[in-house]
Amino acid sequence: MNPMFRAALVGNPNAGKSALFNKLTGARQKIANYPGVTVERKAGRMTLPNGEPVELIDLPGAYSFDAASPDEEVTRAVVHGEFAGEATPDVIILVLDAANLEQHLTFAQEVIALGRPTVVALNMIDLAARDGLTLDPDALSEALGVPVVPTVAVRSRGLDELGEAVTAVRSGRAPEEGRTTPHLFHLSLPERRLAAKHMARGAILSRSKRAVVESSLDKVLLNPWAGPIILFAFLFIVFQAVFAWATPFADALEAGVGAVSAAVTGNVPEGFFRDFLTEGLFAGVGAVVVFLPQIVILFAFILAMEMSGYMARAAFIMDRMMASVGLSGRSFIPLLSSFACAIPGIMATRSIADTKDRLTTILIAPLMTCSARLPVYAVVIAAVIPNTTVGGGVGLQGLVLFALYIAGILGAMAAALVLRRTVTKGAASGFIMEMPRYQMPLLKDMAIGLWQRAWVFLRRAGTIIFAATIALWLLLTFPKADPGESQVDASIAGQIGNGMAVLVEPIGFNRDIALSLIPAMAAREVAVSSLGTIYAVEAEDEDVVADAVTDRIAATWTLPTALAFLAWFVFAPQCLSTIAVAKRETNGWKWPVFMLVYLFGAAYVFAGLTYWLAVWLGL
Ligand SMILES: Nc1nc2c(ncn2[C@@H]2O[C@H](COP(=O)(O)OP(=O)(O)OP(=O)(O)O)[C@@H](O)[C@H]2O)c(=O)[nH]1
Ligand SMILES: [Mg+2]
Repeated sequence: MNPMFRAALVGNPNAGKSALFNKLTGARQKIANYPGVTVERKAGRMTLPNGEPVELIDLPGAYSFDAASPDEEVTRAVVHGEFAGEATPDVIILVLDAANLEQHLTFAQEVIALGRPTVVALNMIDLAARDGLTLDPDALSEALGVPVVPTVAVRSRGLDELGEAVTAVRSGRAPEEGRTTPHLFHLSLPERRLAAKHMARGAILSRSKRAVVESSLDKVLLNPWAGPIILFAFLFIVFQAVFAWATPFADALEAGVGAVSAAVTGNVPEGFFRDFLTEGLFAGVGAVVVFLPQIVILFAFILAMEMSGYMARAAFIMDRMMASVGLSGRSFIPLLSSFACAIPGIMATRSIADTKDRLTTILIAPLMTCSARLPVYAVVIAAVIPNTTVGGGVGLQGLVLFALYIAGILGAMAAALVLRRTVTKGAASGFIMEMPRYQMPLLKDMAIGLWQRAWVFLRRAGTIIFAATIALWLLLTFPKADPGESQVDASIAGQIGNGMAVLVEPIGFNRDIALSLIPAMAAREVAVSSLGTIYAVEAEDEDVVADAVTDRIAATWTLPTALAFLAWFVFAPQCLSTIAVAKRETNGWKWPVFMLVYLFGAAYVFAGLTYWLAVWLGL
């Protein structure tokens, strides 16, 4: 048997390469309706219709082989066989967006000019049809000199035909084999653009009246006045929903955790193991897990934005505001992704060509409110902000949450402004990004996406959050307190906490907060699980339930302290994985260390300011 041969998916951004990759290999690569989603090379295995296995490689989208950004460079290197430890792919699957042919044909010519076995997947023909285009794949095949297979990646249409075409070019049975397309070689970019125009015209059989919905939608959503208002209103609704819709589910989960904890208390004999379960597992990790509904709702909105095509519009709307702080709309998508998590956000900066733009974006990405902060914010808000409505039906808790997100954004803007004038000095680069077409999010994709995010959250709870919480619990459990003495004060952790407290007293933090901040370096949610565990260890009675954290915060923290704690988490870079990714993406320790220092500095200053302002206001 031959060694497994390799095929690579190449094409412009947002052509549907990853969607094809997922369908062909069964993988679950991220796909979303904006350019620049894939930033790394990913390999998977597909089986051709004749049963032969193929290693399929998904690549970042590119506009040309003159790589401008780090993600395009990956594509260039893989295709040219310069990627470390990899030979050139045997077959290139060139993915084109049928509804954007002219644009995609420019890079297509560059790919075909490599003269390698190539098959074109004429993807998104469903969208072309929606736009009123009827295409002629044969004419396109004739013009390009390679086989052209119409596909609809998201509906698995044309995949077998694509596989057969791959087999054919591979084994040299394709009619095009041996035929060169000399007219495609040695063209300059303007010549390629012109040729693309002609080819696109030749491939379009008929063009009925183009759907007008899209352009009229854009007239409203991209309007300089209405656009930002709609975006802002949309985000406002998101954060109201995170609180309002999640409540019944969160309450049910909380009750569930409480019931299980109570059952354990009743059935497991008193001792070390029972304490581990009730204080560490249920009161600690359980306190984080109950925020699953909030996380799922937040992600539902983010996914809908990504799938519908509104994400790229939001970037466009924000471009002007970003420019005023020295960034471009290009940074917006990495920053918006950071609302989920700064790690993919920082990775997404690979699509930014300008190195200083990119570095600035990496440095401010942790200021976007990632989903790990949600449990921290939610627990404190639930404890100290009354669950009432203001101004005729606006939930106060949701409003405070929204304000915290805005604080993060403003913090990031301010940081960008300062950085762009100091350490990452330079002019803002221009912003060009094509608008993807609007698409109705597919329910099934939505469900899969949500399940993946929920699973990531639960896995975190079961691994890093669990480990950090249990480590703290052990330090809180030993040495045992004498009768009448507080267990927390007597423990190793308590002694460390009391030492730390001196540092954070000026900004209004108590010992319990000081204690929770150390394990929370592993992940922000650990602040919540740690507080849960600290209060459970401290509690006299045995039946500790998950909502004890909220009650204890409400009972023992002053409002200024709670507000200072929230302010701290707007800035604090408490996530080792983010630091590690920043190190990888900037190739060294310099910038991650800088990031740690400036963010901790800002956290301390702003928590302090918040505390003293609140005290002064008499809150
Ligand atoms: N209607 C329709 N949508 C598609 C088709 N193929 C992909 N999509 C959608 O188009 C968007 C882009 O798909 P991706 O697979 O992420 O595109 P990509 O080429 O990998 O993009 P980059 O990673 O940014 O280079 C997603 O929202 C997909 O759901 C198709 O054939 N028809
Ligand atoms: Mg992709």
